[in-house]
Amino acid sequence: MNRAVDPRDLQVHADDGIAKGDVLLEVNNVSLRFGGVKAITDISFDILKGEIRAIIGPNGAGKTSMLNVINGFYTPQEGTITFRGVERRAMRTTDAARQGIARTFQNIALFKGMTTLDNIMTGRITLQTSNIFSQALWFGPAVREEIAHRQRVEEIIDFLEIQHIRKVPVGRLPYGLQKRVELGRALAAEPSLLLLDEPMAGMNLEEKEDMSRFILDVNSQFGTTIALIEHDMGVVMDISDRVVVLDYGRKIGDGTPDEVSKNQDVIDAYLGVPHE
Ligand SMILES: Nc1ncnc2c1ncn2[C@@H]1O[C@H](COP(=O)(O)OP(=O)(O)OP(=O)(O)O)[C@@H](O)[C@H]1O
Repeated sequence: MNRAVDPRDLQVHADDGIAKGDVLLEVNNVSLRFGGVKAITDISFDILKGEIRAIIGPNGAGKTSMLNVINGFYTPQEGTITFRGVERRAMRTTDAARQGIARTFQNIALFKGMTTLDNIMTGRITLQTSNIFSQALWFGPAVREEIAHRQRVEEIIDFLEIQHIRKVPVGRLPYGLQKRVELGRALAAEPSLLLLDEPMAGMNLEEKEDMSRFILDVNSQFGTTIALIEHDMGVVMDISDRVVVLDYGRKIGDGTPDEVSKNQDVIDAYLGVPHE
């Protein structure tokens, strides 16, 4: 594995003045409805700087909706999000990205006809400072910026061990590698908070082990705080520091993997015990 990359060089948002272990993001009494459907009801939890925080729960529990509130895609009817000490209710996803929140999706959302390299380059967009005119005219600063972006992307490619597919259109790659490219694109934005929506979905055991290792490496070497939705309980228990459990849009558990696995409400939810 190429470990010549200094992870500190890959982080612009990680050094955000918040100490490891302090609150990076707070979800405060958030409720979200779609017409008559209550996707999220009065949920509060926090994410600490430097931790891996899992969000789990049965199908339809509200996990993806929660990520969509955190990254500004949905505006909750009630409640707020506080990120790096700044409270907000409504925010555009592009602003969330600029502030250091990046995400991957449940269904891979890559440009299938573009190469691995170009897909990961698109993750740099929010960090670009030169405008379209100077880029088109190939002005010096724009050229230098382009070279710097390319260098960062190559470092991420080395880190994720995907040099051999850098020029391959992602549509031709096996599923597990596409997921890794999507992780690379999110990392290219150099986030302080990385949201992963089912990063292991559809993977075989070996691919899951690889992805788990990369998530742990991103967390420990880049200092990136991670919130992930995952259905594979083995993975959740292995890699997360704390777990928040949702069921029917409500929070039913919150704690270390050990604590939530002993929580009777959580056990009932997973066994499908009917609600009163
Ligand atoms: N855009 C939407 N319009 C209407 N209802 C929605 C929308 N998005 C989610 N819902 C509903 O909100 C509830 C929570 O959905 P959500 O996708 O957040 O759950 P989830 O825990 O991520 O589920 P899964 O594990 O199956 O992905 C479900 O009842 C779902 O049908």
